[in-house]
Amino acid sequence: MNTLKLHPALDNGLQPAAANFTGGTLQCLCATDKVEVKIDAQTLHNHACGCSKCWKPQNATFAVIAVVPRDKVSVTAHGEKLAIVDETATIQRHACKQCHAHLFGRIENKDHAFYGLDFVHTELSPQSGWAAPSFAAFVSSIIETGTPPAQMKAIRERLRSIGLEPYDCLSPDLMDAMATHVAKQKGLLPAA
Ligand SMILES: N[C@@H](CCC(=O)N[C@@H](CS)C(=O)NCC(=O)O)C(=O)O
Ligand SMILES: [Zn+2]
Ligand SMILES: [Zn+2]
Repeated sequence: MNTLKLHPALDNGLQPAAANFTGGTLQCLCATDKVEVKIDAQTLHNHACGCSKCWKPQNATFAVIAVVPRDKVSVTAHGEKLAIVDETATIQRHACKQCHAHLFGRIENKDHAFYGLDFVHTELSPQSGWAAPSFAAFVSSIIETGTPPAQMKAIRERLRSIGLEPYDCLSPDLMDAMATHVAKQKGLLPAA
């Protein structure tokens, strides 16, 4: 019996993606006048994130977050309730001012490797069929929000047991993609 609580979408078994899934809506947690965001695509790179900046539901240790092209994301209701959490952050997280859920995170720096992709939490969607998480990022960062270091071994084992390889930054594939982007900008690799 494992009582470690990671996140509701991880603790109760990963839900597989539906074939040919083409998107859905996200809704904030307000009881009324919910902010609604439409996503016209399946997500990519869904993962658990242990960093202190990504939104997580109450009592969760990790966030679960994926990316989607920014042109597939549109605010369809109550956009007046959205505000950017930290204008200086690389990822500008647009959150509901009332319930504090993050509806989407956007990179405005055109030179960033992930420019053009928005970050979304599909647990805020009433639809099922979204892509399942496939790795855990920024795992050591959970210590910064209060997880005792002595629990880290058990947490990494638990992540592996549900099929999520733990990394202390992003996955090797994504770290390589970021570094490749930098090398191209420096002219050390051919562009595109
Ligand atoms: N240890 C830091 C890590 C923060 C961090 O670098 N988060 C990653 C993953 S979301 C990132 O890319 N952040 C960019 C940003 O927050 O704008 C923390 O927990 O706050
Ligand atoms: Zn709200
Ligand atoms: Zn994060």
